[in-house]
Amino acid sequence: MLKLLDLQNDARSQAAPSSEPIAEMRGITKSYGARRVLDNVGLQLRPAERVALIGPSGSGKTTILRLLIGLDRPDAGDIEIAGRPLWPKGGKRKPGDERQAREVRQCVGMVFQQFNLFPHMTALENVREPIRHVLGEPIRVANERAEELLTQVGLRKHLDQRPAQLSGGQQQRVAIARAIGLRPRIMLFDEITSALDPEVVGEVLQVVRKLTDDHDMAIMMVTHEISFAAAFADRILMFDSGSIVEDGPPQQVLKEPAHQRTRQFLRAIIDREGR
Ligand SMILES: Nc1ncnc2c1ncn2[C@@H]1O[C@H](COP(=O)(O)OP(=O)(O)OP(=O)(O)O)[C@@H](O)[C@H]1O
Repeated sequence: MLKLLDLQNDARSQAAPSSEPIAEMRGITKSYGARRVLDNVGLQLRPAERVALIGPSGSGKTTILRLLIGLDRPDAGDIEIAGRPLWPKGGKRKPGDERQAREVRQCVGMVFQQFNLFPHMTALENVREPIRHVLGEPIRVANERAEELLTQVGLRKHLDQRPAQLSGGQQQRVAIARAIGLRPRIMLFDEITSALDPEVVGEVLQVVRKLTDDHDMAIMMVTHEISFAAAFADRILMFDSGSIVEDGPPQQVLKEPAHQRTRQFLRAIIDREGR
């Protein structure tokens, strides 16, 4: 359907289809008050797989990421990360449950639309301190790793600057370096370019591409950058009203969508972007 997309998906060693999922959701239902936001959603993410979540505003994409990192709890259904339940199953809470949940969540990192950096810390400290305090690395090791990551995202000259001294694109690059510094097995990106000026969107997406190529991890990304999703993702999930209505490789979902709502959604993007 799309002429807007030149579906150039780089050759990359992709997840073996037979590998065990690194994350799995089954029968997930979630409501906020009377509003049902997700309705019996199931999905799997395989190691090193890159999945883009697209769909209209309010269709439940961010809620999926929040559930996967344990910021929200589903009303019904199961979530497993690396083969372990994110939430202990039913019944009374047992000693050790919290520790298990913490350990499971440590497999997952997330970058948000708003960069959420600590304003009183420098770029280096923002990346270094979680490595020290979450991973328990000595300061020398944490410092080295933080410097290396900030160099990889092009901020070698900005190590000692605080967030207020950095542009939005630079702050987001610090946030990406910080999340990757914790060596998650799964990275979640939630509309990480939406708060940025259009001219720096490309540079931030390039950083995502480079860092995720260098650090082996599975990725789930909510994005409105459809061309980027087409080039970056192995698989695209289209959400509509709390359900997944398409699930397939970019070629299939973007060029031959099965669902009328997907065609409308993509058409609206083409019209908006004037392509
Ligand atoms: N904490 C909350 N309390 C109440 N309603 C919420 C909460 N979080 C999300 N919602 C509602 O749930 C619905 C789905 O939200 P969600 O953020 O998952 O959608 P989305 O597909 O990511 O949308 P967008 O593309 O606009 O970010 C929306 O109607 C939203 O208003």
